[in-house]
Amino acid sequence: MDETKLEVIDLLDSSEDNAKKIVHASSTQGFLMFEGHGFTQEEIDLLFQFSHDYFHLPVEEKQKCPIQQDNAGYTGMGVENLEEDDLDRGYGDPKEGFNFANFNLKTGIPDQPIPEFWKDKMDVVTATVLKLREALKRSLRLLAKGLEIEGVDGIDAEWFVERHHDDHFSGTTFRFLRYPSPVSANASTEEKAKFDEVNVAGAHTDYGTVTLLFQREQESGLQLFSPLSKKWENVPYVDASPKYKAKGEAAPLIVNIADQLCYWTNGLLKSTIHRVRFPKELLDQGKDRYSIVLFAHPGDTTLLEPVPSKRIREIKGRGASHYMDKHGVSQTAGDHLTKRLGSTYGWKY
Ligand SMILES: O=C(O)CCC(=O)C(=O)O
Ligand SMILES: [Fe+2]
Repeated sequence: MDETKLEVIDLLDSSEDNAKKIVHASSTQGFLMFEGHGFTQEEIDLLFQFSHDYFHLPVEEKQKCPIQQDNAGYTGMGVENLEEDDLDRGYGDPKEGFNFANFNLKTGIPDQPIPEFWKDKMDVVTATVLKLREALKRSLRLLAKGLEIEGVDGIDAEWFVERHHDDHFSGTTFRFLRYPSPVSANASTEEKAKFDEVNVAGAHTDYGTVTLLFQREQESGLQLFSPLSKKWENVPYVDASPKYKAKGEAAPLIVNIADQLCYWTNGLLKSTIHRVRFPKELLDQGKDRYSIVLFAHPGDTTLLEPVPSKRIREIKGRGASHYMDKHGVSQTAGDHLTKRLGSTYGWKY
């Protein structure tokens, strides 16, 4: 298994060079990292502490706010199947999650039943969502610049941001995930080796525009199917650069481009397939893996029409252009999400 070097993009650098760099990384690996996100290690540690404590509640307590068709709530072990090549296999991934969704994006407050556990922690949740949205907006501006999206007078750096406006209702989801260790610390080496090749999150692409993820050191496991090497590669843990370390910032965020941005750009930006394999370090210690993820989505009514850019127009017969040619209309971000969630959870609409 190779370990890829992923490009680290500084979100506070709005130069043209950096805009080209983010487009290059997004159109080759589709996986990258962001620094300049502004999160300290203490803030991230607190989120993981909450996650640990929440998932260690009795299952009956967690089941009090089960996942609904609006994608908000608790998903128990084995409920969700992400393996796109085997959606009918009849069992889900060995993980559990809690989703915050239906956000008022101005305040960061989710409209959903809030479990007792989270009630006094919602300030932290909303502040995190707002801060991740700031990082998202900075990255969307860089992407618009790098793609040279055409506005009335020159490049329209706000093109994607306007379609992710705070006033819009969107499928944006903030998710806590726990992958329990499949073996205990004192299991035999042979027993542990059985889990070397097992996916704990099946191979899939994400449904939104951009996914921002916190993964802790020693808790790797996320793997991408590299569009460059055509091989599965580990997403490494990368320490903060000296510049950002000096500012007290934690390690870079892990980022992947998701379906709607791929679609919107006629496939130029890559919605790269990824999965989770339980990491050996954790298996040896019988410890659980945790991740915390923001799945960013455009407003539900946003039309996924081809992005107005020379570079995108030159790509014919793919993504949004292909859909337009076939159906005569563009689909909305909301319709796209509904279809994808339906197949993941077996929901019928
Ligand atoms: O847990 C992770 O690191 C990734 C999870 C993931 O890809 C997903 O839930 O879409
Ligand atoms: Fe994913």
